This record gives sequence, structure tokens and C-alpha cells, in this order.
Amino acid sequence: MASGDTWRADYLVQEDYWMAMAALTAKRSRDPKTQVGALIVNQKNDIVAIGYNQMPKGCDDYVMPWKREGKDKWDTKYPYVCSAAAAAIMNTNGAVLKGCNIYVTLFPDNESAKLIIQAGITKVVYLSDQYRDMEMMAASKKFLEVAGIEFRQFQPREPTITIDLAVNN
Ligand SMILES: O=c1ccn([C@H]2C[C@H](O)[C@@H](COP(=O)(O)O)O2)c(=O)[nH]1
Repeated sequence: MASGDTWRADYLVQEDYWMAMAALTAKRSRDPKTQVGALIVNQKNDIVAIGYNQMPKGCDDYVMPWKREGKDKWDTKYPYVCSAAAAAIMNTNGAVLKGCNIYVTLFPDNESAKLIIQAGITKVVYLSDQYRDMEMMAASKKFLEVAGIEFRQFQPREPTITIDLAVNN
């Protein structure tokens, strides 16, 4: 076989591709501070859902608050925004999530972790753990463990791959 007739050795491996897709999806978010992307794959390695942190459908981004601080918590984004994991879980077009894996650019908070568990997702691969010191993240790790869900930080198999973390701009 002549050189050049064989397959490309430096193709993007599957997991690097999925996390890169999650990072790209995060760029759809209108959150001015932290953009998060999530991608769900089934046991056959098909992508079945994607999502990013967003206001609920139909809730105008220009009306909803995107602030981190306000006169009270209801004046901030936190009670309203759907996490990337929540958006992906609700965006399956009917796919069954039991036994799926989720690739997410930010370690899921406790609300996202609840949904991940309830959806039957069995593995979480995350890019950033920037809020690891917050209590809700400790809670999240605790009940992911209790529920028997594997979670680990993403390690690119291709050391030269650079994924724009797309968080904390
Ligand atoms: O598991 C998570 C946790 C948070 N998010 C979203 C919710 C918000 O839009 C941002 C966090 O905003 P900060 O200003 O960094 O507090 O991220 C998520 O999608 N998934």
C-alpha cells in the first residue's frame, strides 16, 4: 500500500471529540459569566442529546436576569437558569437515557446531579471542577457516589488537543 493510502493516525479520538463538542455547545449559552455545555452518548456511542445553560424555553433572555448578585436571589439568574445537564436531559427527542454517559464542561451541581441520577445516566465525565470548594458540589459528589454513578475528570487522550474551557470568561 502506498503511503497516504492508509488511515489518518492523528484523527480526533471519540472522547476528545465529545468533550470538544460539549465545549462548542457551551458557546451557545447567553450566560455572561459561565457557559456550560453537555453532551449525552448512549452505549452504542451515538450522541443522543446536547444542551447548554439557558433560560427555560420561551423565557426571553432580555427579560430574565443574568446577574450573579441582586437585591435578593430572585433578582439573579440562579432560580431560573436551566443547567446544561438539565437542558440536555430534556432535549433527547425521545432517546432513552438509561445507561448513557454525559460529557459536561463543568462538574454538575447538586440539582444537575439529581437529574442525571433520575435519568439513569451511569457515567459523568467533566472538564472543569472550578466550584469544587462549594458545598453543593460536595453534596453532588456524595450522592453521585451513593447512586453508584462513575464520575471522573476528562483527560484528553491526545495530549496536544486544546479545548477552550469556555467557562469563567
Ligand atoms: O452543574 C451546573 C452548574 C451550573 N450551571 C450553569 C448555571 C449558570 O448559568 C452557570 C454558573 O454561573 P456562575 O456565574 O459561574 O455561578 O452555570 C450548569 O450549567 N451546570
